[in-house]
Amino acid sequence: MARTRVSSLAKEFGMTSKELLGHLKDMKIPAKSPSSALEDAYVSMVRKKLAPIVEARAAEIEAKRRAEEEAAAAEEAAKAEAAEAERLAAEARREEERRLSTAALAAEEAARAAEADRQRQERERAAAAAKEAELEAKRRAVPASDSGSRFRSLLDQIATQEVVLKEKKEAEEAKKAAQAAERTRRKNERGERGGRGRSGAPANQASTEAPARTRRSSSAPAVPAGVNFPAPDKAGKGKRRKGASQHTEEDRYSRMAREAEEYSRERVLEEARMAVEEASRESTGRRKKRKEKREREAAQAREERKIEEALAQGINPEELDAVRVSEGVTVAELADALDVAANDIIKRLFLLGTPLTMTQSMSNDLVELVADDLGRKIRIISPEEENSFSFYDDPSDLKPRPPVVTVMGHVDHGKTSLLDAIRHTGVARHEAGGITQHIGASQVEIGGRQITFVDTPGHEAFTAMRARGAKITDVVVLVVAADDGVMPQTIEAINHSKAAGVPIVVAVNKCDKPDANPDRVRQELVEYGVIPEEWGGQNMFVNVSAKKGDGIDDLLETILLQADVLELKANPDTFASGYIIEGKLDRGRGPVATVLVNRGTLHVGDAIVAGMSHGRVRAMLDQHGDNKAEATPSDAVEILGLDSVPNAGDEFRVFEDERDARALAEQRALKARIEEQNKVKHVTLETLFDEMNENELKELNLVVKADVQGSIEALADALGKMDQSEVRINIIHSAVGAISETDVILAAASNAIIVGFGVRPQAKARDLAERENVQIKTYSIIYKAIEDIDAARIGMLKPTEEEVQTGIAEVRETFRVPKVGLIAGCMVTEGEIERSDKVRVVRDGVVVFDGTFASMRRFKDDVKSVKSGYECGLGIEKFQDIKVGDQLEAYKVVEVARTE
Ligand SMILES: Nc1nc2c(ncn2[C@@H]2O[C@H](COP(=O)(O)OP(=O)(O)OP(=O)(O)O)[C@@H](O)[C@H]2O)c(=O)[nH]1
Repeated sequence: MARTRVSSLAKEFGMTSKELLGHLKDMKIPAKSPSSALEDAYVSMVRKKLAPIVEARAAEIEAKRRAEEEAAAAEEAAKAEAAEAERLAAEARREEERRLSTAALAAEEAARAAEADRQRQERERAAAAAKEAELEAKRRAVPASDSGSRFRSLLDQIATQEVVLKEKKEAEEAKKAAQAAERTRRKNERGERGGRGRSGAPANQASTEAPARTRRSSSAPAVPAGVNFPAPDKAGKGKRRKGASQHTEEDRYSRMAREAEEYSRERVLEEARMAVEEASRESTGRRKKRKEKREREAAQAREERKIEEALAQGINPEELDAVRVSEGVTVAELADALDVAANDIIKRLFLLGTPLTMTQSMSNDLVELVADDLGRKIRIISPEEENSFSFYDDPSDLKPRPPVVTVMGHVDHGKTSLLDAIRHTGVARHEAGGITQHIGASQVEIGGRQITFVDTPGHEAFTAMRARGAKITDVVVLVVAADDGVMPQTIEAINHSKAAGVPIVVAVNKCDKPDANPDRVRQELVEYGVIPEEWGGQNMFVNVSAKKGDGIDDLLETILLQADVLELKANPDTFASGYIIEGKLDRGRGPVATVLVNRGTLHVGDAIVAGMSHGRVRAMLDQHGDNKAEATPSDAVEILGLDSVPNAGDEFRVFEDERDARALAEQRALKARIEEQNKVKHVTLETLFDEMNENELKELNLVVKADVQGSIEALADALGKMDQSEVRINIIHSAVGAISETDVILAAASNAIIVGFGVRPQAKARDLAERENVQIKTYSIIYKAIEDIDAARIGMLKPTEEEVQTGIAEVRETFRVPKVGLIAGCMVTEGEIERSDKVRVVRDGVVVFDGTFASMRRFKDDVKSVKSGYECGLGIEKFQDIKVGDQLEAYKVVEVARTE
């Protein structure tokens, strides 16, 4: 894990960097500024210590956030409500307008329709009248017997028409005549006013003629009144009637329109009112519902995120809620993690028959038992897991990668031969004549696609790597000899593959042998859950002969098929990471490691950390010894440039900055040393009894800092030669450089002394050492340091007990005191005897009793001591046989430091 900056930790805790720095200072953790980086050990210490503060802070922040969220939600709801009301009002307005205009239009339309209707009725009436007149004319002009003849009818029509026209002409002539007569009459009247005789005749003529014509005209059969020649009275009447009815009609429509308008307005307003009421009534409930929905969604999103992260880290999501504890956790630490009283755990342990103290470490089994007993879920984190990285790639960055394959099988079933045959295939195709060298892995190409084979010496190594968190295999090729069938290691290999969740492709080998029986192998494997596809199972089987090279292509293609099913992908465009497959120390080239890249691209020159080793990739070689400039996911390459040899299964990772790589390697090394040291301290169920019976082993822990590595080695060498039978000397940490605060913290935690050669403590380290009572010894010459350490070692040896005589008293007489017993009347002849001293009764040079004083008196008073030359009365505990003349020797037992 990378170091964590103070600023980012402060951010995580929801506090300012300054505040966190204050806490760090209190906890004596060295950090100068927000950009200071903290090692993981400190980070977890800080997390643990600040947990209550952080939790309180988180709760505060959460409450604030919730309040803000609620306020925002309320505001949003109010806004939404206002907007809703506004929308409803606007809608109501629009609706009203629409309805009003619709009503007006409807009224207009209705008026138009009524007018049209009226006109239509008029027309109909006129037409009916015309028709009636026509029929009447026909009745008059044509004999009844002639009716029905079409031709006659036509003639009749024409005749009628002629009659009508003739009468019309006559009427006009009559009218003209009447008008002329009128004009004449008026002229005559004007003349009569001047001469009498001429004025009466024309007036009479006109008055007699006009009614006659009028009568005749009124009795005329075919002229429909009011149509072509409407009678003035009729027309006037009609006009009046029409005007009145029109007036009535207009009133009705406008009333209708007004009513429609009023109705629509009221209805729209009513609807709007109801909508607003409904909205306001529901708004509270809606707000609540919206809030609940938001909370539900947020909780679900949180849960999904958690599961996603867990899966990305390869953790079973079900274990997410489990309390995480490190392997080798102490009773106190477990109690802390589970938030229960340590006594509770101690009690349970006692009942389980394994009494442990607070500071003692617990085995995984015990931790699980206790957690189970408490009804709690627990997840024990291995040191590898603690140290491992978790990466998360965006799915869009993932690109297909070749499969990585491990060959497993029973001894002598042909694993090596098969790998050779496979390698030969690849070499023969692409680098004829090329020499394959052993780098722990090999890559072959078939049909333009690659496969990486990892050579593991057996399934134990495979599982050992897996146990260390190394996920290096995508597909297992299980080699089973066709003549031998399923054997014990075949079954083990199946179990290991299944435990790792890796699919198995079976290579039934040695099919060239006369007694080969590939079908029997298939049948036998069914029993172990490895079922051929052709029999409805999941496993692909290929018959091969590694010796003859038969079926190898088929096997490779089958592996690719299996890989296709797995859809293997990785992100190549990032810093490389992966696992060490093999590490060795090469005489000429130094530490060499074969790495399998499982993410990103590894380049020559990259700053890399592999387990506790670090360095820059100086060179990169493939299995043919050819230089490579880069290695992409699923590539296995040999790298040079590490400062030490890493272990198989170690994780490797590229850093942008070499200093980070070094820091992580050093941190891992330190952690490993502390773990190693803790292993001595930690007790397990198995070693508990032995430890209790063994004599206490003393240890002298040292932190050694020097100006050169040589001094450290010289000291380690000299210490190694010392007698360590009674005091074991542990160098718990050594490094080149000044004595730092970190060194002091480590020494304080491990009860160690700091020894410096040619280096001085930094000012802060000195202050801290003073506060923590950590001794810092600095030297310029090694032998002086060795002398001091030797002296300290001797000082730590168990001290011897020595007797120191304090005084002698002679018994001059004896007397019995009721209820007290025998008392010796004595004279102190030497030294000073004390009440707390031990006493030996010596008679004639022989010790007759050894014990303690029961009483010491001078006269009647109890006293604490009596000096030489004084008399006193002395009683001896559980001894009543004191005789006159006995010598009482008083002495003390004191512990004296050994000088060897
Ligand atoms: N006839 C025949 N013999 C084979 C075949 N494959 C391997 N052998 C022989 O079987 C023996 C064992 O082969 P290895 O490849 O060493 O087997 P292994 O499984 O690697 O053996 P260990 O490494 O000891 O576990 C050798 O003598 C091979 O020559 C094959 O396909 N046909």
